[in-house]
Amino acid sequence: MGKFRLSSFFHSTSSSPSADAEAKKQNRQSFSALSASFRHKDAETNGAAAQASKTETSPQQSTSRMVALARSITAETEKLEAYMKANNLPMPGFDVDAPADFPHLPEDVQRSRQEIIYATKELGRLAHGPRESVRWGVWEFLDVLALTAVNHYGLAKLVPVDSTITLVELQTKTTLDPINLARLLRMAMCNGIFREPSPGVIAHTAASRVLAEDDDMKAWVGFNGEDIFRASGHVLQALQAYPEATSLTRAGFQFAFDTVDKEPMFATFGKDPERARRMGRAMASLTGGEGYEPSYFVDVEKGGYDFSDLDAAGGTFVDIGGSHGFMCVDLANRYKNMKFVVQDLQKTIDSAPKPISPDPQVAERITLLAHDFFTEQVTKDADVYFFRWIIHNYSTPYAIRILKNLIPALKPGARIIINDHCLREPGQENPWDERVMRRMDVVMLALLNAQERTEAEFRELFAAADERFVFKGVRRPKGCRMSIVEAVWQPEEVGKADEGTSAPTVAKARTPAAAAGPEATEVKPTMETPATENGAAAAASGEPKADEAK
Ligand SMILES: C[S@@+](CC[C@H](N)C(=O)[O-])C[C@H]1O[C@@H](n2cnc3c(N)ncnc32)[C@H](O)[C@@H]1O
Repeated sequence: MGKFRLSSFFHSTSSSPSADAEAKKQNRQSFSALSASFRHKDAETNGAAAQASKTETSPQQSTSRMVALARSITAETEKLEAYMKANNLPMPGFDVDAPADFPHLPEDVQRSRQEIIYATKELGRLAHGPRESVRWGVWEFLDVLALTAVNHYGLAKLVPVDSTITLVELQTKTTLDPINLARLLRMAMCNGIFREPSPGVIAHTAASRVLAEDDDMKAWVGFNGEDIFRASGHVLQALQAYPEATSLTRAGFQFAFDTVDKEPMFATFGKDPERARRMGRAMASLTGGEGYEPSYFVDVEKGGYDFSDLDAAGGTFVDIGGSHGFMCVDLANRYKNMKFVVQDLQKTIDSAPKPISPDPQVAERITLLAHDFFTEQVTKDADVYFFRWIIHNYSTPYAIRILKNLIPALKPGARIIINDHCLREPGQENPWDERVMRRMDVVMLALLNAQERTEAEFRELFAAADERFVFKGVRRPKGCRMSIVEAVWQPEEVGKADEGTSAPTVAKARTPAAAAGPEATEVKPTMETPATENGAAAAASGEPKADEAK
């Protein structure tokens, strides 16, 4: 996909006043044109969507943009509905017995669905107008508050699924007083959560029913509404106090929960099993969902990583922070000769299922090993060192430390594979995925002072850890939000240009220390990153007690 050049979009080369005025007009078009730029690329087979995106969008013609969007919405909705009818599928709805999920849709129908979602959003913004969009956009936290309260008080389980309950009766089952119960419920109803078929009578919708029946979703709402929401509310305070935003003990989370300079989030959760469990379930709900399935890495047919060469050679794959080893089990089911080591903190290793697989041929090739990735790597001479959902949990100084800890174990040619989000330039992602990934990036800031990374930032990360890591690039299986980032340990290659690229790209340095190079990014045992018993700068890891954190 070609790079979108912001500079040509936003900067005028003319100095004449009329040209400047024209340039300003052009700049005002940028946002709709940005989203259109995605649709041009990815919606080529999507006739109506492409039609909408081709529509000229000068401010004077905003009516035609609105109409184009409306037409696109109609056309894509008709496509979606035709598919549902042709396959005897129930129509989408929020009635209590409507299905909570869409079935797996073919690619073109799924694209229609996405187009409806972001075209309706854009049309809504146009209809609100800029000022009112800003005014009411900032009130969206109140939607989160209402949903969080509904979830916290377990209201969904108190309302019968197949009948109704009066507010008066519902109130007797909660500690909320009548006024607060009614106002929070009615706020949630504005978003399709519960309904009030007649005054004072409450009934489920399909959305509130999800909260009654899906405990992982309950955990997702709880973790987001009670941990991330609170942490986010303190991000500005954290940034004002510590603008470099790299420490695990100085994020919004610590300001929210009064643990600044005391402990990382993982340690806080480690002391509170209920909260840790909630986070674990919330993450299971997210990462088991659409676009995150492990099969995107394992199945070569879906664009996953092909380990046939390693399998033929009986190579070794180390999953660092591999939790209970589910990735290794899936890989071992596919590759019958490779060996696997799952490394995690002691507590996680102890709680892994035993045997790890019912198939002895699989189980005997997987070793579970307690290892803290903030200490020197103990599994020497493996072929692959794999990090999934690990590096994005850490700001650059810590991530560099994790990579450096591999070095004593590495043989020439060893591959380091990171499986994380990889951010693209703004406007290159479909708007749905862009929103999810940008939000995740900010969640990482709020909880851990960590970040999602761009390709250039991954490249810089490896370069800062050691110049003998040769960056191989980033690949993303179609339909998956996670990318496969790879570097190879090539001590003999020092001084040569890295493979597949003309010159190292200079990334926007989010951390001055990272840009300054490995020495500057050394994690020293300090109050922020206290030393552990064995002398490693390991407490930066989020502490061994944090092992359930995802
Ligand atoms: C976000 S989860 C990722 C788990 C798994 N890789 C996956 O893809 O779902 C982070 C994992 O890192 C582990 N972890 C946290 N700190 C660690 C450390 N210092 N050393 C080793 N593992 C650690 C946690 O126990 C957890 O299993």
